[in-house]
Amino acid sequence: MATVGTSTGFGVGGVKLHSFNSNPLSSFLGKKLSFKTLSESTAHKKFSTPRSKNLVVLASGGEIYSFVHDLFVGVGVGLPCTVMECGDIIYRSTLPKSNGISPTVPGVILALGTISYLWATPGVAPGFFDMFVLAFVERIFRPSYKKDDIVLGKKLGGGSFGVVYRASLAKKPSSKDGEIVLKKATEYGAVEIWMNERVRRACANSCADFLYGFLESSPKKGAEYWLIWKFEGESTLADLIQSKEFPYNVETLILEKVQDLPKGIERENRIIQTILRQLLFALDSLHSTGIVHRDIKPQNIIFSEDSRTFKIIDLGAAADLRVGINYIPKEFLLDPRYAAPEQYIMSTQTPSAPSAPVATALSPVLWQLNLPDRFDIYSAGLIFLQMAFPGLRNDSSLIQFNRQLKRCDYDLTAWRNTVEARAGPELRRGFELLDLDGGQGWELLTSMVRYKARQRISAKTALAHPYFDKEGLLALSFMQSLRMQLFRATQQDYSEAANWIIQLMAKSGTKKDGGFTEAQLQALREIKPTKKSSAQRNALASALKVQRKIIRTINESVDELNRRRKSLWWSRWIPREE
Ligand SMILES: Nc1ncnc2c1ncn2[C@@H]1O[C@H](COP(=O)(O)OP(=O)(O)OP(=O)(O)O)[C@@H](O)[C@H]1O
Repeated sequence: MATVGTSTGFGVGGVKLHSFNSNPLSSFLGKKLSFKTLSESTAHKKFSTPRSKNLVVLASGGEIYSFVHDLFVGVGVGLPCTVMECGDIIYRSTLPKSNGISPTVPGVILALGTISYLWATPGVAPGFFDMFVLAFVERIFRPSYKKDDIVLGKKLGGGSFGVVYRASLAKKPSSKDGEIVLKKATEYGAVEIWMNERVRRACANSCADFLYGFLESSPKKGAEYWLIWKFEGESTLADLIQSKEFPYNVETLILEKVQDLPKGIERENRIIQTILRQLLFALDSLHSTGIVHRDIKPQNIIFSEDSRTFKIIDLGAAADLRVGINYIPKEFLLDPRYAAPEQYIMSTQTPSAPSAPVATALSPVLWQLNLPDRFDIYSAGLIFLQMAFPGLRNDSSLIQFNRQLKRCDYDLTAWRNTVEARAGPELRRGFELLDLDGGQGWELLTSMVRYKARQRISAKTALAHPYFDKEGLLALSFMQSLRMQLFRATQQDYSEAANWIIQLMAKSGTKKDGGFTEAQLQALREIKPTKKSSAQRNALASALKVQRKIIRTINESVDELNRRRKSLWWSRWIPREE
């Protein structure tokens, strides 16, 4: 019996599909045709006929299919029968087993790669689930509020983008649950509602408890976004840090009682550790869901009296990198006291996301290219610094510090070298606190406050830093020292490491021993790339200038288009008061 079947196999996402047929169309159009033919006594004859004869009975669509199939087989796209599990269609026992799906090694690797990509920060897959499932389910079940449900209280703050009030719910005026904070915001309120809803679903404990947001229109004031949060507490970190009692005032808040321990830098260090850990924990949760806050400062960190932890507030300047909301760099307002030197969370060469689905699909790549979360880490580093040095807690001294740091090229060690020699007792005490336990605090601080975003530590890695391991023990365990070495090796700037090796070689090397002499090393350091001739350089510079201009024009046009499209975006999601 002649074997007349051909077999084709295509690997699709880790799955190899087999089709077995004498005529490709029969399997393509459906099993009906094949099995009907099989049951006929003429089946064998029919299947034994040459392919050209079979084509006679096919519809014209089949002819085209056959032609395309033959063409592909002819040019070698189809896999040869020899590598496939071919069998005889009459003697079914020789047919491949009906396990049409069999995993292949490259397929499994591809599938794992795809899954990793979809789950990588900021999370494409969780993003889709959040947007299309959780958001809708939440909308059905969560309580909603309207203007008449709210009784306004005293004003808590406000700027050009909105006013914040302490308020209560008309239905529960005297209960703790009824205490709320209301923000009446301008057009930026839409972004803030979006961010707060995202945060509430993804990491509720990191930020103030958001209750509801809606668009309220009145003939007098026009459209205003109303945002409601639970009232978390009276004090922000800015209030607490300004007190002479800091950090002991925070210890009392967290532990709910005054500790009967001698005051000193070790106890203070432990309290500062706790505050920093809570802040980094909140930041890590925000960053893991693809949100960068961009306005981290003590004024935006509130102490929640219920949970006795610090939480983040004011997401008005935040960017959601998962769907590309609000990351147009030129549009946001940063606080120069706490902003990282790069000012923008994304490279200005990155155009704003074309549309939510495309931005979502590209988000892991853009995140890795720009590491936008490190913007918040720099701000958190400055807060750490302020907690350690009382002299840097007011605005003017912080501004002065920023200027000094800029002069030192944002190198904290260089700054330390310039100020330590003539430091007063307060500054010395700060260094002493950070130098405890082998200088872990100082090391963590220097890995948070760095010029290049890429060299800054992430919130997750910072939480694993040995600084947070020590709970009352002075000596480092063997494992902690090991982790610290590993941490140092992975976090360092490798240009610094290269310099260090050169230094080391200079110290140990002599011509006699085969090492480098100081003079040779000096020559090595001074080797500069050869300069191109000036005509060549000018041409290259002009070409680069033109290229930059083209990119800028394209980006600006895309930004402009997106801005318009995005304004429609928001309105679909924000509830309006009837
Ligand atoms: N959930 C909350 N619980 C208690 N107090 C809050 C809460 N949210 C905000 N506040 C208080 O309201 C103040 C202003 O809030 P927020 O920073 O969100 O508004 P803002 O208009 O952006 O202010 P600013 O322009 O000063 O940053 C905060 O400093 C804080 O004291």
